[in-house]
Amino acid sequence: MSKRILILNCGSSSIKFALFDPTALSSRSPLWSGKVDGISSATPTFESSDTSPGHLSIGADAPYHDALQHIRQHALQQLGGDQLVAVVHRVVHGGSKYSAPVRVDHQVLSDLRSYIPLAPLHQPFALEAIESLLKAQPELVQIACFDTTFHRDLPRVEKMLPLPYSAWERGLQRYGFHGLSYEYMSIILAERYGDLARNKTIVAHLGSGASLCAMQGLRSVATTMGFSALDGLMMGTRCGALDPGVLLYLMETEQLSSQQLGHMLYHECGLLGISGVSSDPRQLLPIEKDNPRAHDALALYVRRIVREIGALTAVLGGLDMLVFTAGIGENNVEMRSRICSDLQFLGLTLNDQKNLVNASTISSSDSRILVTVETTNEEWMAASLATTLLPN
Ligand SMILES: Nc1ncnc2c1ncn2[C@@H]1O[C@H](COP(=O)(O)OP(=O)(O)O)[C@@H](O)[C@H]1O
Ligand SMILES: CC(=O)OP(=O)(O)O
Ligand SMILES: [Mg+2]
Repeated sequence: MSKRILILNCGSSSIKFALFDPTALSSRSPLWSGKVDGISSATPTFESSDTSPGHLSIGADAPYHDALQHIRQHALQQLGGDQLVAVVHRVVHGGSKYSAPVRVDHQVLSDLRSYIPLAPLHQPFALEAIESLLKAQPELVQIACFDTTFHRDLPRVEKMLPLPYSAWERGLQRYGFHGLSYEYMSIILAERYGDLARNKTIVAHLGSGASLCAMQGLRSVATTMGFSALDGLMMGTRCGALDPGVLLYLMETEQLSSQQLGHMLYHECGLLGISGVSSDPRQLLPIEKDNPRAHDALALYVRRIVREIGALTAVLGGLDMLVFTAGIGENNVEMRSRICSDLQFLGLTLNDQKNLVNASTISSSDSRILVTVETTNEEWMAASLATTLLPN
C-alpha cells in the first residue's frame, strides 16, 4: 500500500487540490490535481486531471462545505487502496504564534480560529476543512502550512505599522501573504536563474488576491500585503491600500457598521467594485472601449501595480528581475503588457511575441531587467514543507 498526502489550498475564489506521493516529491508533479473555481459565483466549476471542466452543482448556503465534500469524494476514489497519511492545508494566517508548519490539533485549531477576523475571505474555509476532517477522522494527521511564514523575517521597519507603539506590543504588525507561492518562486528562480535571481527581484503574484514581494537573496524584504490580505494592490474584489480617513468617514457619516465595511472591503471593491461587471480582467478587457467603468477599473488596477513596483524598487535600491505568477500573472498577456509598458523608465522592455505565448522569459534581449513568467505551485510547496511533520 503506497502512502499519499492530499493538499488543500482554499483561495478566495477557488479550492485547489493535489494528491502527492510523499516519497517522490522531487518530481513536483502531483499524482492527481484540480480545482473548484468560482465557488461563490452562480457558475462554480470543477476540473481535475482526470475530468474535463464542468459545472459543479453546489448549494448557495454552504458552497465551500459542498465543494470540499465533492473534492473529498473524488480524492477517495483516486486513493483506491493507497493510504492517506496526511492532509496538508494552505492556511493563510499563522499570526505571530505559528511561523512554521504545524500539525493541527484542537488547540492549534482554536488559535487559528482567532485569526479569522484578519483573513475572513480565506481562514474560515481552510479551518472548516480541518474541522470537518478532525471530526470525521480524528486519527488522520493534518498539517497547516502558512502564507505568512515566508515573510517571518521581514525587517522590523517593514513589519511595523505607524500606530501608537502599544499596537506593536499587542501584535498589530504587517505579516504579508502568498508566502507559499513566493517560497516556491524562490526555489524555482534559484534553479533557473542562479545568482541573477539572488539580486533584486520583485515577484508579482496576480490572482484573485494579488500582492508583490521584493526579494533579495531570495528572501522576502518587503511585500505589499500587510496585517490583512486587504492591503497593497487593488484586487478582484478587494480594495488594497486605502486612506484610513475613508473608513472613518464611512463609519461616522454614512453609519456603516464594521460588518458592512468588512463586506464592502473584501467583496465589493477592486475590479468588480469599479466596473460593476466583473472581478476578472478577461471579462473587462473586451468591453473597456465602450464601458468607461471597465476602462477605469483596468487603468486603476495597472496603476496600483506600477506604483507599488516603483516603491519596492526604491526599497531594493534597484531592480534586476520582475516575475509574473498566479492566474493573471501567468496567463493575461494584455495586463502584463500594460504593466511593463508603464515600467519602461526602468529600462524594462518586453518581447511582445514571447509575451503573447506566455514564454518563460518575456523581456527583450536588450532589456535592463529580466522579466519572466513562472507557474506557481503552492500545493507542491505545502507538500514539501510538510514532509518533516509526516508520520513515519
Ligand atoms: N487562462 C487564464 N487566462 C487569463 N486569466 C486567467 C486564466 N486563468 C485564471 N485567470 C485569472 O486568474 C484569476 C484567479 O487567479 P488564482 O491565482 O487562481 O486566484 P485564487 O488563488 O485567489 O483563486 C481569475 O480571476 C482570472 O482573472
Ligand atoms: C492571501 C490571498 O489573497 O490569497 P488568494 O490570492 O489565494 O485569494
Ligand atoms: Mg491563490
